[in-house]
Amino acid sequence: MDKIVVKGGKALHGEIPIAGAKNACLTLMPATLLSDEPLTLTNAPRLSDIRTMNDLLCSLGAEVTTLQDGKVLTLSSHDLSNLTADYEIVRKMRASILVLGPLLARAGKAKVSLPGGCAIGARPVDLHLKGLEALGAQLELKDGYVHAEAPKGGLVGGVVDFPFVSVGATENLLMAATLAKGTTVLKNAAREPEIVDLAHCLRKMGAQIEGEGTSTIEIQGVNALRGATHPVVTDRIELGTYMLAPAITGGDVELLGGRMDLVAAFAEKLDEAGIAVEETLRGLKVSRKNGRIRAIDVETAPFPGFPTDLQAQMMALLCFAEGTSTLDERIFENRFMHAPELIRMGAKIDVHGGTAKVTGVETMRGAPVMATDLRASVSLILAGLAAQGETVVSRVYHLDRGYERVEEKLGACGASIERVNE
Ligand SMILES: CC(=O)N[C@H]1[C@@H](OP(=O)(O)OP(=O)(O)OC[C@H]2O[C@@H](n3ccc(=O)[nH]c3=O)[C@H](O)[C@@H]2O)O[C@H](CO)[C@@H](O)[C@@H]1O
Ligand SMILES: C=C(OP(=O)(O)O)C(=O)O
Repeated sequence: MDKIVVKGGKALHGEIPIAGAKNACLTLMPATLLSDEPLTLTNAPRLSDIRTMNDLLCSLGAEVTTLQDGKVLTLSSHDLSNLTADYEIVRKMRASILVLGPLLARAGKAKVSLPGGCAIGARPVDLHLKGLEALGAQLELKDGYVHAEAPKGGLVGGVVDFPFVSVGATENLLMAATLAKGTTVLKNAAREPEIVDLAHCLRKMGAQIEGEGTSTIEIQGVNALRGATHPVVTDRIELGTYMLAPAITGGDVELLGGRMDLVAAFAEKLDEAGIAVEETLRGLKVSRKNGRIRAIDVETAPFPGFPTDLQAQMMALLCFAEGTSTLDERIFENRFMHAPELIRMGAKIDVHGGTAKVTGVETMRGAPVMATDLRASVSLILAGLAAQGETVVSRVYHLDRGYERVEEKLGACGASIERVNE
């Protein structure tokens, strides 16, 4: 199994190109199921999650062609030969549930395995299901699968008022509503850039959508969607992660393709912590202001708030801050598994429920540590870059779900980092 070995203590200088967003690509890919014409996605990230979605779509009868080493995907769902998303694929990735809305909208029927919980929380899909019921779907949970059927004549528009913000449920409903008869209104919808990107792509395919990026989205159903070509939006989580690299090691790094509007709340917190973020012609440039990192308080929230997907990485930075920081995790109930691993490296962290208190230390020491989920893994790499000595991160298959060529990108800026196979 692969491990990542980091030798810490080097300030990073250079540039890092930011890839297309995993979480946008994972919702754009199932949008192919809505049309019998091809959908081409450019700027796709090269990640194991994308390959899993590829396998899932192919299992339903779609054809996926990859060009430019996986950066361009052409997806064609002319014939849907199978309407069952099998447990063996769905269990690998929760985003698999995103095929449910499109299958139901286009084929009128679907059977999708329930994704189940995962390391960061229970993550039920009740909002997805209730929303689809509001569009007329009949649902039954049997043998671990959602058996779904649209009414005769297809889904019908309706009002879906989400009790709290869900990115995935908003995406599933947005896709389903494009082919439903009449108007659908999604209230308390998620406002994440990935939702906006999905709406832009669906509009190119002929969908009628208004309000994406706000908490009310209105969709006027159409009879059919056509093919389109769409570039995947920049990955704001990969961006934020690499913004933390020079912040934690010192030095300065330019993040190519980075956009301030994608990471505004995060950049604001970096500023408070003593990290400078500057907009350049090619992206964002990050460097440490004078002196030590300052302690700050962070609370995760749906966009435009501070992203939960950057909480673990921010914790790695705050391990080195002067004073005590508080991190409140408000989205997932169990997203501090990186804390015990950081403690192995010398961090001072107390976790109580959804709150972590991090008291900064001047130095940490490398150690063997274990990745428990995607963002936890990269937080350990960040800590390793600033720690003295060697950090060996195992179970890096979590990392490969969301970061392409991490060793190459950080290595190009002077980090001592390599992947070893033992
Ligand atoms: C592939 C993808 O895009 N993943 C992202 C997406 O996940 P995902 O779409 O799964 O996250 P949600 O926004 O749906 O989850 C938010 C909260 O709502 C709960 N919930 C959600 C749906 C539901 O039917 N019932 C329910 O209780 C979840 O357990 C969680 O506590 O948004 C999360 C929140 O920004 C990110 O961390 C993930 O990286
Ligand atoms: C939690 C994440 O992904 P997923 O929703 O696919 O598990 C993430 O990207 O940090």
